[in-house]
Amino acid sequence: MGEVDPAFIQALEHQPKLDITEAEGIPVIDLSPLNSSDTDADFSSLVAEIGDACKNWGFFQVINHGVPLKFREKIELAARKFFALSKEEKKKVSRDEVNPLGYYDTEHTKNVRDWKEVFDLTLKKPNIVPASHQSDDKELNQFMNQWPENLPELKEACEEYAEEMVKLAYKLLELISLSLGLPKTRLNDFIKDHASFLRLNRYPPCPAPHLVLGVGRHKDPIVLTILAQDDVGGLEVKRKTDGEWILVKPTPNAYIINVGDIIQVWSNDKYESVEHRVMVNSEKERFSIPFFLNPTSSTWVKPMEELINKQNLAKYKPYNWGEFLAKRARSNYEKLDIENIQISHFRIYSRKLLLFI
Ligand SMILES: O=C(O)CCC(=O)C(=O)O
Ligand SMILES: [Fe+2]
Repeated sequence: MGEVDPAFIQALEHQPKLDITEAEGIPVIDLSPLNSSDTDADFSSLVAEIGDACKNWGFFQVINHGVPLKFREKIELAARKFFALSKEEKKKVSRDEVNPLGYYDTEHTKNVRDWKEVFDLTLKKPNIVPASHQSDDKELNQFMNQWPENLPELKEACEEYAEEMVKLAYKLLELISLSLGLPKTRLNDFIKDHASFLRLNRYPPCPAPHLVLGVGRHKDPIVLTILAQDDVGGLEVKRKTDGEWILVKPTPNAYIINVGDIIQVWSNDKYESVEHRVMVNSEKERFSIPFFLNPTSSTWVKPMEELINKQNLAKYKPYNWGEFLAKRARSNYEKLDIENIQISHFRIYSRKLLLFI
């Protein structure tokens, strides 16, 4: 074993098993019915498939999704070129305490350092968010994209790719809305002025892959994630049925979709956001590109009224997305002694339940 800084070492119970067997994988859903020019096409079986995948797994892959391969190839190449720049060049576009966008190689998940380097950008310009999570604090911050001077193709590749991600995100959100028994465009209003993020990840080879994680176990706090992974593999999902970590086998040109915490809240826990993490390995670097669909910053996130009734009371108090994000951005920046903000902080525990605690 080579030397690894103790900041990266996971507690024993979270260390990955490198020899995991590939059991039943996450569902693979064919989106080709959406490409049909027949306006009367019946999507009901596709909607049912999406609903089952969201309910039983919280994760699925999509194929025939309509995103032209050339955009993915272009951004993958640009990402490789970016991470191959010298540390000095990359540090010129580093994120800092105020602006969470740009290059970063010291992210902590659950207060353990991740074995990765990232480049983050926002799709919204300008992206104005509350400076703090306190509702009475009216100060605003602007998240600013930073681009490396010597790699002009990175900006173009990211912007073109992001546009494709937004188109796919709308299709997925509409299918999810229908699967919840809501009108097709019911959720679209919340993302009208969405402040989504795109991230480039590089996981370098690691001398001690059995002790560290590329990203520690976590759930994504956003609406949904559309992830492109390369052919190396390493993403693991916690299977709902038995809590086992399942490897998401790379499928060429597929996208991995996961339900984020906001869909969990909107659906009042019908669809749960599922824990996932990333293993690294000693030989190969791995690249991935998640697109995080965020709602509009001013959105109050709460269970959908149509899904709430006396038998199914709201399980969450409303929370403001912009304030949530402001708090998250700060707590992701440094190692803290407490866990960063989570939807569980807004959970309503019924009185009945409290009586028995
Ligand atoms: O790299 C991956 O496969 C997943 C990354 C991830 O979960 C994240 O960035 O939130
Ligand atoms: Fe994630």
